[in-house]
Amino acid sequence: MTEKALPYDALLLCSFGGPNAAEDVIPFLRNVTTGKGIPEERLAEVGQHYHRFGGRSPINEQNLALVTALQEELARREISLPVVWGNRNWHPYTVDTLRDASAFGAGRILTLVTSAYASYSGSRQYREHLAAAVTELGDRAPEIDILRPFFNDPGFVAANLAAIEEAGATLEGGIAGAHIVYVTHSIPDTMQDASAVTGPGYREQHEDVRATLNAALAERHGEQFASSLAYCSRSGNPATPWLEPDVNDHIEALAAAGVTKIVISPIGFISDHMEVAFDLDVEALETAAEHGVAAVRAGTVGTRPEFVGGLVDMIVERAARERGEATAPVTAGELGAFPDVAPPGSCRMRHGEVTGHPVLAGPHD
Ligand SMILES: CC1=C(CCC(=O)O)c2cc3nc(cc4[nH]c(cc5[nH]c(cc1n2)c(C)c5CCC(=O)O)c(CCC(=O)O)c4C)C(CCC(=O)O)=C3C
Ligand SMILES: [Fe+2]
Repeated sequence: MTEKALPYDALLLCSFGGPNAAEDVIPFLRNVTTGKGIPEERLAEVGQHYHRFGGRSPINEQNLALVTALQEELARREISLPVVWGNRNWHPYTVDTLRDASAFGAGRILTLVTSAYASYSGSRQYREHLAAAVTELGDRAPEIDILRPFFNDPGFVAANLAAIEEAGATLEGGIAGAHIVYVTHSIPDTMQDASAVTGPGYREQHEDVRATLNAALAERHGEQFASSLAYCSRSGNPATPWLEPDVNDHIEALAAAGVTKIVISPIGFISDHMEVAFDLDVEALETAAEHGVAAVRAGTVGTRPEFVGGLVDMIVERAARERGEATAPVTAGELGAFPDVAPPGSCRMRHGEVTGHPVLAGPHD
């Protein structure tokens, strides 16, 4: 075993969490939405999405599969670093996982949040959550660092490319002539604006990935692919502006413009959780079928070896930097590596208000 992960004693995979059974659905949704002004009707509707799958989100087993894949890749490279898992909104909660890790002697932990892109929801909210866990644990709290956003990690991009090609190959005539619809989670315009204050914003991060993937597809298939970025899963007050176009409206518009085949690439999500399993596989594919568009949904990066290998590269690189060694982060696209520590003032707004909660890895800004 090598010391390549020092100074870290463990890796925490920190995710959203999801219900495991029908009776978990309402308490889970309460955890997610407390204080967020989401209308009752929207909650009832989202509850139905979960009940359609027996009240069980696939997200927990997908995170466990990622934990296993990371453990296997670390072991293959003979890197000694235990991997543990904790969530923001459902068991196992981060605070409980950190308490255990601390009891087993972990003094310094590197955290991988399961969101590839930086915004309030994907970055600052996790940092607030980790700060609250540290406060709760008091002097038993380990020291916690967070891995930078990985949207432009070459492994993440390569895994998405492979998934698009696999899906495209199943269309009649293959991927040739397909329009690639890249999809991510919609966020309020105010959250988008706040994500762009200290660096490239949420939308711009996705546009960078789209450009990289489209260039790679053109090079590999000798053809320029038409493409676009669309959004799913909007919630909140319908009067509040969120990023558009909605993927369903967009597919309808593409059909009206004469597009007959599409590949839907969910670059905003790392596994086939509820947003993918319902909002894309049920709703968006239904919309495409209604409008006579041949559509296929590309896989998420999941536990693809390119993705998992890229994450382990990032972990090793961060550990080396913390040991004071010189490193040269490798990224795809034009935006470069995001800083290890989120800049003060980044991603402050949720829905037009500054939350003012303490955050980890930065001043209370
Ligand atoms: C950017 C983003 C990601 C991607 C980054 C990341 O992966 O973190 C993401 C992921 C996820 N979102 C998830 C679930 C939910 N998100 C909700 C609500 C919201 N999401 C938002 C944004 C995001 N969400 C926002 C701005 C809201 C409005 C309320 C608020 O300001 O926070 C609601 C409430 C009901 C509703 O309104 O839909 C639910 C149930 C699950 C679990 C799925 C499963 O169980 O399989 C996952 C992975
Ligand atoms: Fe969400």
